[in-house]
Amino acid sequence: MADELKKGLEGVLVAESELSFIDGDAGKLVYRGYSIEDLAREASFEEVVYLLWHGELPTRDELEPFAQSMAEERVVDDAIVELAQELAEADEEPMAAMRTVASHLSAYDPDADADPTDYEANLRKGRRLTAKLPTALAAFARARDGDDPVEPRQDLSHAANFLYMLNDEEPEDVMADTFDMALVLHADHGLNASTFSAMVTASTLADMHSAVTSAVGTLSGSLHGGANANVMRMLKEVDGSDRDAFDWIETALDEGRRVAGFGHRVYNVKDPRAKILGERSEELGEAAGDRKWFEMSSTIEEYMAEEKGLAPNVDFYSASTYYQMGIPIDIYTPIFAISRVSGWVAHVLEQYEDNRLIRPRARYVGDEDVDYTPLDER
Ligand SMILES: CC(=O)SCCNC(=O)CCNC(=O)[C@H](O)C(C)(C)COP(=O)(O)OP(=O)(O)OC[C@H]1O[C@@H](n2cnc3c(N)ncnc32)[C@H](O)[C@@H]1OP(=O)(O)O
Ligand SMILES: O=C([O-])CC(=O)C(=O)O
Repeated sequence: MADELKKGLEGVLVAESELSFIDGDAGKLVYRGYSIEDLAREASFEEVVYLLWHGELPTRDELEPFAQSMAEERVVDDAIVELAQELAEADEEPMAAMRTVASHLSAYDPDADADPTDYEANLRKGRRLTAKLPTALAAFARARDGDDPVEPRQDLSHAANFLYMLNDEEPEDVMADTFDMALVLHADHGLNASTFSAMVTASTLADMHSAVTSAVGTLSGSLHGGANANVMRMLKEVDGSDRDAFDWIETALDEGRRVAGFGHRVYNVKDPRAKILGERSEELGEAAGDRKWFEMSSTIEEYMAEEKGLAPNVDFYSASTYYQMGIPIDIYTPIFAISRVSGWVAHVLEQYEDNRLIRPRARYVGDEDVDYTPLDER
């Protein structure tokens, strides 16, 4: 048993968590017992962050000061805005820029010198990271277009304020609601790779900023959060080709392509988040009088189910949702990060509360008993 190899740690239990539960056969996701459908429909991102960090949904008296304390932390030091602008000027990849910013935020965090396991200090650090990363992301995205940063506003929700900072325009309610829902849907998901990465880092008693920086790097890959931007690039490729979606996907699979937005390590059926986002993507298309992206996505979904037995994951329908909101494709994954940071923080808090160094091992398959040859004789 001890020598059984579990490549990719599939199915391996490594921790106990009260944060989220996934039933991969039933297509069910809950945060602290609440179904994702109820939370997506009813709760704001701020309520969900409170739920993840404090264990219960807030009362109105608890939510108001919590949301206000997050809003107050939206402002970033000038040096962070300058860093975002510098990275934009250097044509840095958006997720690489986010990783650098996440790390650099510790230089301006008043709790940076606290003991890494200090619970209250970690809640404050988590709140600052969650509040400030969107500000830096918006400044970065705007700087690439030569636009000045937009100061955050405290009178807007977390979701509405991000869209306001991105576009220098207050979003319509439907856009703010859609974005809020997307943030809720992406907030946590068990021990996904980026969360696990944050936990591994925290398990060495490294600090919150180190854990979140590790997580941002891990989320960036195309097998994880990076897939959402690739989905939209694929849909644009289909749209720009002379083939319809059916022909296109047939050829792509014949060529052995891995189709972004499909398959999942835990779900064997459609990801419940994809169901919710698919509906929203369709509604946005209908409202704009253009069902093209939704219809293309549905055709690909049907083909993948029939031919490969694979269902869409969260990244598949977030792509066309964000596209129809006018969001630049290459910040889809950073947007995932500005939501998931809340889950990373929650898991890091859990990790510190019951810490043990995470250190698996590899089966050694290298050479043995090799005679050492001095350098000059090799
Ligand atoms: C938020 C998230 O992170 S959700 C996931 C986002 N990632 C993506 O959408 C990228 C595309 N999907 C994938 O690459 C995979 O499904 C993963 C990485 C998500 C899951 O990977 P794993 O659990 O390790 O499954 P694995 O990669 O072993 O795939 C199993 C089989 O399904 C096939 N498969 C899995 N996903 C896909 C896909 N998207 N397109 C084509 N074939 C696929 C594999 O080729 C493999 O087939 P084989 O056994 O004949 O070789
Ligand atoms: O759980 C996973 O492996 C990937 C995922 O869907 C997420 O992180 O939201």
